[in-house]
Amino acid sequence: MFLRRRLLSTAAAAAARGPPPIRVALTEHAGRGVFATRPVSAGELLHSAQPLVSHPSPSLLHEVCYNCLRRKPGDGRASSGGYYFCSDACREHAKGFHDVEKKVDWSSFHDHCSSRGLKYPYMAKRLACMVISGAANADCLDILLPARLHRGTLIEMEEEFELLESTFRKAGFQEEVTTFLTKDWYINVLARVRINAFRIELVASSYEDLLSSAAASVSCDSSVGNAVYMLPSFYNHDCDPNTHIVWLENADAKLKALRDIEEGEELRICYIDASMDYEARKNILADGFGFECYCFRCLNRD
Ligand SMILES: C[S@@+](CC[C@H](N)C(=O)[O-])C[C@H]1O[C@@H](n2cnc3c(N)ncnc32)[C@H](O)[C@@H]1O
Repeated sequence: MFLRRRLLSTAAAAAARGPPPIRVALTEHAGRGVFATRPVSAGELLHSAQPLVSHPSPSLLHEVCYNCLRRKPGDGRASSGGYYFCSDACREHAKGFHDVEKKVDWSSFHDHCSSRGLKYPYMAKRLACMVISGAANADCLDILLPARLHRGTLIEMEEEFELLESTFRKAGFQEEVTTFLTKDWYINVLARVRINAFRIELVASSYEDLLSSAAASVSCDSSVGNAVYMLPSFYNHDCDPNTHIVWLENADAKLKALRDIEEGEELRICYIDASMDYEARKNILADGFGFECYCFRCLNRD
């Protein structure tokens, strides 16, 4: 009787919550965007999202969970040894791509990336391993908007691709399992990662997290890694946003309303530091994201 009542109240609560109050539709000036399907209150959680692909910051490879980017408990000092998994579930989830990774000698690829301070090729490497293991489709990022790439960037990407491809070849992977791994695939992935990857900074949820964050900020490593998501990638930018994206203890993203929002209003997040002046914001959005912002603040040169 008690169990039945509890099940009924759980179902009622789920029904009351309903599906996330959002829909993706075309905007007037900025391609697709996300819109509220009902009034939303300030502070309300709109929805959560799990990464399509993620990777720890190269300097924190052994300090955060290799799967979900949760910080390893401890004093934040570097450790040696293998990758850290925060739970059996994360170890199990990562098994496919990690088993593929373990068959390959990554030293040249990692040296190439670390000597140039590159972080996004690690995500292409992980996605390639996920595809080989069957955990992802090769075209899973195709729906996202790609960045426009300059000639110089394309040449650098071709170099990275050749290194990635030869790394797999040297490890003896059969061509059948790597047919997707072409120059076009690599460039398409990187073009999407560049514009859609989020830099993940965790909100300290415990005293231990707070200590890790403090240690990280001393070593200038406040980001635990990068991740690309599906729905969050459809949110457009505003220099005075009504929505923000937060990460509590791992790479699962939470989209929250910053103020009361009306039904039909577009939900926008801020891609950059909104405290910068108009010129600085304009330059960063043009150079980093390739667009001229049409938000109210920018239109008024505020
Ligand atoms: C992460 S995507 C957002 C979703 C995108 N509109 C789509 O159709 O997939 C970022 C891109 O959206 C467009 N965009 C986002 N915010 C904008 C804004 N405030 N003004 C103009 N274009 C914007 C730009 O083309 C930018 O490169």
